Amino acid sequence: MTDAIEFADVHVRFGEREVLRGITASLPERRIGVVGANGSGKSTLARLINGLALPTSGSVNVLGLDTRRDAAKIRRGVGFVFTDPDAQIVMPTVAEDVAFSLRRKGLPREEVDRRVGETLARYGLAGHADHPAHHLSGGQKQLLALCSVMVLEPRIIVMDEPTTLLDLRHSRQVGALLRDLPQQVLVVTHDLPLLEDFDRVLVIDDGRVVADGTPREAIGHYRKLMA
Ligand SMILES: Nc1ncnc2c1ncn2[C@@H]1O[C@H](COP(=O)(O)OP(=O)(O)OP(=O)(O)O)[C@@H](O)[C@H]1O
Repeated sequence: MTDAIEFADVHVRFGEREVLRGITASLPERRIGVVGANGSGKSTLARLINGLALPTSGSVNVLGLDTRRDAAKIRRGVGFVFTDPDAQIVMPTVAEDVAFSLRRKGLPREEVDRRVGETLARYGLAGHADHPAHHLSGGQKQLLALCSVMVLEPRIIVMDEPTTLLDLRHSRQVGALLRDLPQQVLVVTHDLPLLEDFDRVLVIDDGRVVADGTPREAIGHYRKLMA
């Protein structure tokens, strides 16, 4: 089994509109960033990785499996952090929300409590464990969404704009956490400093990869594109 994410001539159409137009890329690096203009197809690209979106033609392989055939299996290995944290909150309190998916796995209560406690502490939410999740600030909800995915220790983590609601301190904190994570992470973002020390950055424009390289090269290209 390989941890590489493989796109092979992927096209995605929504009705008449072709949103991705022939994406081919093999992505074995540990930290991969995706940047591009609004509406260029970045979220669609991210959603392809765990089968939330399927290619109209071409194929996407993740963890050695085809997303068209094995989306359920792939989703167990790929954590997805959505842009809108409210969409991810499923339980009344912060700790219960983070515990939810661990409980569903049938883990013993002590292990659930330990892993939830550690994760909340790592993301600065330990003091909010018993607070109503919907009463958190926008940024705290974003951190909660991260906790709920991270606690499952997925093999691959896909994040769609994980720092949009975060203040400078918290977005730096997320950057530092990404640096230390052992898993492969793909992040779609408009937060260019977050990608500074990533291994590889792709620039998407109008459904195509128009630059692909080091953060310096790719972000330089993106800045010119946006000038
Ligand atoms: N399920 C869908 N049905 C129809 N159109 C869609 C669907 N999902 C995305 N689109 C369209 O595809 C295009 C690309 O959307 P996508 O969300 O992938 O862009 P993006 O690069 O992530 O944009 P942003 O930076 O604004 O989040 C947009 O025009 C969007 O309206």
